[in-house]
Amino acid sequence: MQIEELKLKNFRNYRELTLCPHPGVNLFFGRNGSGKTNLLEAIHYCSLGRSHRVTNDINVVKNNESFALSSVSILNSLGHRKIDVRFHPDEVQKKAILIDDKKIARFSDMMGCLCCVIFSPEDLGLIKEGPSQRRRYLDMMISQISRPYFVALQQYRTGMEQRNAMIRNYRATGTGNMSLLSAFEETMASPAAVIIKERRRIVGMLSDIARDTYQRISDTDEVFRLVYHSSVKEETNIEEILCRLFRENREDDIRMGFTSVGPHRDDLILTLNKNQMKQFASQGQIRTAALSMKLSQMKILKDLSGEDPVLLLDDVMSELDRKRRASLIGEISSYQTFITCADRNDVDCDKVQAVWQVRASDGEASVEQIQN
Ligand SMILES: Nc1ncnc2c1ncn2[C@@H]1O[C@H](COP(=O)(O)OP(=O)(O)OP(=O)(O)O)[C@@H](O)[C@H]1O
Repeated sequence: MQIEELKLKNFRNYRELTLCPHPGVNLFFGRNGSGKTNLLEAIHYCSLGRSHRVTNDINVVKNNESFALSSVSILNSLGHRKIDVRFHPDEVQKKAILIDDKKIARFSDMMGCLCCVIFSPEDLGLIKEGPSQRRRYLDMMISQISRPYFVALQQYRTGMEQRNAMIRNYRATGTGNMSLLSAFEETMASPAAVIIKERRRIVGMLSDIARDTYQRISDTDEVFRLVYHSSVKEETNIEEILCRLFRENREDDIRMGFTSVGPHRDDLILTLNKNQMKQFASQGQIRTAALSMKLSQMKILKDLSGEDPVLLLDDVMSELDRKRRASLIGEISSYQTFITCADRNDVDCDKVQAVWQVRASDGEASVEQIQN
């Protein structure tokens, strides 16, 4: 899969941009705040219909403008496709996603059209922060290859919101309809089982690939492992077990005001040489582990979808030593890649097929291809 053209209108500090990237490695360099990350964000917007760094889309609309548009033309094994994502803050239906100029009805219809993986400085949080970042990582990865998973996530969230509303109401009033609560729990259990089974399967694959990738990038024999830690330990009858857990935890949940068991509380345990990374790992080890997770995600997406995902690397090179940088470039050379950095000398330009300079003047960004 490759992006043949990226077009932006009023997206962040881009008034208008048309860019035809190289199918290999593209390097974008420019001063801090010039608009490099905004480009990667725009690509991500066309992949998952949302920004990788903000939850409120209003931020992507250029200041004092009424809408933002990010559009990509892609080539995959099925041929050419165009994906447009428009955001109009003042319209009733604020976001419109069009595939080949036809508006899609559901977000799930865009999943997998443009598969991309982004690695940005915030991704160190995959190792350092709490479980929600790791669950998000799994959810974004699996949603790109499995529509049933994406749908199960939405159904589970809706069911949980209804259950949470009911238990809060119970807490406030001291009374509630138990058979209705039980019905909500049953509707949550089925998508929850889909989520748990699929996460287990993917993490099993991920752990082996990430261990090897870590060793290649770091040139060490340190053993990096990922294990899915779920509130359901059993391999079978997950649905029934979850219904039982929801029931058994009702009293506690009513007291706390939220649902305390289920896949929304699960985690990925990350270890290096059997030590929990969060407590023991150095900065360099954390960076290498997070990168290995993202590169393994690329491989899994490729193996399961049959398409090469597009790789977006935001500002990673300057933090890696020379050897790790070279290994990283070796790992990514088969993918269409967008790398951003402040100093073009951070990347060995022999390995880069197109070099682009990003400049901003009077708050407006522009991109120019320069001689490699
Ligand atoms: N909605 C918006 N409208 C106009 N300009 C915006 C908007 N959102 C962000 N910007 C501008 O975009 C610039 C930041 O762009 P970006 O995050 O892509 O920088 P960068 O080149 O990646 O920088 P760094 O090297 O520091 O990471 C800032 O100058 C900011 O003011």
